[in-house]
Amino acid sequence: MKVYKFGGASVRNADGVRNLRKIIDDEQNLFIIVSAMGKTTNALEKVFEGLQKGDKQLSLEHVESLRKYHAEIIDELWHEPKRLPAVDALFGELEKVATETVYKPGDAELWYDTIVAYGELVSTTIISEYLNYAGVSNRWIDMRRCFLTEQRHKDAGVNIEASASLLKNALGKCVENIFIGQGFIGGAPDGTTTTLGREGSDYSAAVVANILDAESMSVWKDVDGVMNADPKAFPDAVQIAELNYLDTIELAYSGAQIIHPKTIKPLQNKNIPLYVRPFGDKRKPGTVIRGMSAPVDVPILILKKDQVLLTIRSRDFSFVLEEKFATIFSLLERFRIKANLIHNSAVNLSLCVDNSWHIDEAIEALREAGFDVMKAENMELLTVRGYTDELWRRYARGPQVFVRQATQSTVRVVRKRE
Ligand SMILES: Nc1ncnc2c1ncn2[C@@H]1O[C@H](COP(=O)(O)OP(=O)(O)O)[C@@H](O)[C@H]1O
Ligand SMILES: N[C@@H](CC(=O)OP(=O)(O)O)C(=O)O
Repeated sequence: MKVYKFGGASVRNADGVRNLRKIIDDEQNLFIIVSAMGKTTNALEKVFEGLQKGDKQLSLEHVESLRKYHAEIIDELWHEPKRLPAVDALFGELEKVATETVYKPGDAELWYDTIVAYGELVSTTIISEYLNYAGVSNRWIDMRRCFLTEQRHKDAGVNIEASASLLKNALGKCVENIFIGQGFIGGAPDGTTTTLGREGSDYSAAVVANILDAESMSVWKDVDGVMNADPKAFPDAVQIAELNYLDTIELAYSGAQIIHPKTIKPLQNKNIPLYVRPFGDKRKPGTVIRGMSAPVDVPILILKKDQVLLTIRSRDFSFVLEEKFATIFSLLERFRIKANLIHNSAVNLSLCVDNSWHIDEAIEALREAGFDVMKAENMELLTVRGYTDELWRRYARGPQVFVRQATQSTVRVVRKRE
């Protein structure tokens, strides 16, 4: 079995779906994980926002534009006005959840997950039906029933052991050998829908590959492979032919959007190679990621956007040492704030964290626990691995740099967004 993953950018329109069909060609024994089409997840976040604010109009506006966007893709794929009853039913359910739910703020994350999951439910339904229509016999798999996750919403981890029998049982009942499953979603022990963290479909594919002992996993992307920097931010970026798991984890953890950070572990555990391949041209080799690789001989630049810098000081000016660290980090954990860079002096602890819903609540809790907290917004975290003097001069200096950390090979700076 091989696992293929197609992200939202690849299947954002009818041409993308037709290209997916071309990539499959006449291959057999495939498990295909698909994300929501285009920017659907962002639009579904707006649907949720409407529910959260009690603004039905906002929710309905976004449900309607999503219905239209998907209907146009369907019409173009079938070359005629076409209704898919399964897609209509999903939009009906979504509209009902968005407008009839009795919303309580304590359940925010449950309803967030319930709503955003429709992106992947709809995309996989369309693609599965289209592939059957285009001669690729396949089976739609409901990942909410095959991935048992933690009882935690918005960023759930998959219980791989428990999911293995669920997934294998589901596949064992099928005559087809091509399967289409949703990325990004699973089901909690209480039966509710969970999501695995934004951009988590790479992780879904890796868990499937692990469970099925896949010979390889390929993620089809809108770039030629893994580059030494995001080509959108650094136009001189060059492709890297091969990487090892360890370097890739470092890269993903530092914020390289190309691979979700949770993806590598399930693959590394079973020694499954990961290919990052260009969606636009199947003949190009892409990048291979596996246990061993040639050393990377170019500097790597990783930009993590949408960061906030928190500077925490104990109000009585006592040193911020171990026991204070414990208080601070357990509060951050409670509010699910991820620290991407930690820098401390005698009385200050600076943390560069992902911007999130809960930052202000966490700051409030820190203040109640006796700390002064300063918050600097609109920051970004730049990591340069294998820096040169020239790169140091260009990126590690200047008034926009708030924090800088360097080892012999890597420098990380928190800087004000340009
Ligand atoms: N080191 C990198 N190499 C290649 N692409 C990168 C890198 N860092 C960030 N990117 C960005 O990642 C994007 C692909 O990832 P993503 O949009 O999440 O794909 P998908 O939606 O298909 O999962 C590229 O368009 C590119 O802008
Ligand atoms: N649709 C989800 C999950 C995902 O992984 O998407 P993509 O593969 O397009 O990054 C999101 O946008 O977060």
